[in-house]
Amino acid sequence: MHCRENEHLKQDMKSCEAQLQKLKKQHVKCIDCEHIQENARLQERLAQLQLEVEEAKGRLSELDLEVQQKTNRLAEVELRLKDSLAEKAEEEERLSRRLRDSQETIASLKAQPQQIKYLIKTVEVESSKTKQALCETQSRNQHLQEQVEMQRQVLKEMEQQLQKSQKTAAQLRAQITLYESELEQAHGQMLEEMQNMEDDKNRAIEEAFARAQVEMKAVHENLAGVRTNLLTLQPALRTLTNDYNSLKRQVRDFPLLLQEALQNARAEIGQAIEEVNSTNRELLRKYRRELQLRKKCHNELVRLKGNIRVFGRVRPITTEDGEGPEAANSVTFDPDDDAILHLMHKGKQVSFELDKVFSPQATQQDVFQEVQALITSCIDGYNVCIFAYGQTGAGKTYTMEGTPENPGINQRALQLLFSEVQRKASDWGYTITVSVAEIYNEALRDLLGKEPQEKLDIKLCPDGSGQLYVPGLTEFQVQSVEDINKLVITPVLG
Ligand SMILES: Nc1ncnc2c1ncn2[C@@H]1O[C@H](COP(=O)(O)OP(=O)(O)OP(=O)(O)O)[C@@H](O)[C@H]1O
Repeated sequence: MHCRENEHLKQDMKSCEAQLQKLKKQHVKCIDCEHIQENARLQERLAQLQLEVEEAKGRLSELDLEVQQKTNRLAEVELRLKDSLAEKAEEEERLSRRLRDSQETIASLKAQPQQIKYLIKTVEVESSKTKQALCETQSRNQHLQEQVEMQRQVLKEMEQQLQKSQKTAAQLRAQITLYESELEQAHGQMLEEMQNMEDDKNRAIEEAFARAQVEMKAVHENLAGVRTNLLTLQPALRTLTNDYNSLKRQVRDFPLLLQEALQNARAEIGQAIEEVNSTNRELLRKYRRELQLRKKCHNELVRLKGNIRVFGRVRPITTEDGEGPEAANSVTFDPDDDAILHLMHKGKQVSFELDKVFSPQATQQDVFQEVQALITSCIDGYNVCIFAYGQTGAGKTYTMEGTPENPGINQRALQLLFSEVQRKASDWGYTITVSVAEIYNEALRDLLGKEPQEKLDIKLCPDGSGQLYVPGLTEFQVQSVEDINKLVITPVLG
């Protein structure tokens, strides 16, 4: 019966699966995956239950086979038992018959005295034999009864096993019924799910249809808008087409226009280059004229100020000069002319005329200002010489070198020289070298040379320029004031 129900359920399930496939195909766009997952889960459960049912069926058929075998064996044993019992009954019957016969014989013989005694004896002898046979028969009977008892025991065990098997079979049947009810429930759930899915599908289709209608409406509206736009765009399109045609013409004519523009540009560039060249020529001409003018100005300056200029500087009185009237300054200045210096000598006033006289109040900068034009002349290519002379303690070193806080002519001249060279560096290249020589007691010595004690000569330049030069005088190329100070101050003054 269960097999038939299972078959029926299988057919139902197959039809459900077919219907499910169909629904899946129809419901491909269905977004709700929960039902599909539930369905898959139920199908999985169904397959599992079917597997369990198949297993239970297998086990049941095995048990049925076992019961059948045991029943057969039981029937065999019962048959054998019956045979034994029949045999035993027959034997008993036979022995009791003989016993009865013997007793009857004994009774009849007891009635016949003499002869009978012998007979009795015989009978007694026979009776003992019979008794022995009876005993044997009884012992055999006992043995058969034991066998029967054993067979009954076996039968009882087999019956117990049969009961156990029947119990297991009943349990399995109950399990099968349970599985079948679960199967039925799963089938019901599946049907319900399918119904839900069908409902969802219909609902989704309706919604999609409604949405499609709305979208269709919107598309229609857009289409109407696009049509209107198209109508308004047509004139613009015509204008664009015209523009495009004119552009096409322009593009076609572009190489010619480009060539023409290039020719014009080349001509303009050539003209500009020509103009720049002529401007350069003009500038060069002006520069040369400027140089000549500068040279003329310098010559004029030299002529006006004199090729050799002499300045006097009167230093202030220091504590080293002592105190009192002896320490007073013996020079006086002319209030109207800064080139006159008066000196009292043996009670008489002697006056000197110099290019300029600096009072004790004159600063280092005041003195340098008077000579700084010579640095520009030096850069322009003139030979320049600034030197100080005077008696010991007159202030030569102070004026020329000064102090680190208040530098003199040398340091200020070098600062100006390098700053001017730096300023002109983009247009001119200058090389500055340093040599230091000492003339003492008619002897010339190279103070930067390796042998400062070696005496050198002064010679005329062989180029006929009339310039003097010292062969072998050491020269150092320098880039800054610091370079010079490192070279000169340390070895010469230090
Ligand atoms: N214009 C000045 N203002 C202030 N102090 C000065 C001035 N001139 C010179 N002196 C000071 O006078 C002193 C002598 O000056 P300095 O050493 O320059 O003389 P000098 O002529 O070089 O002497 P020498 O020939 O012996 O070397 C120094 O102490 C110096 O500082």
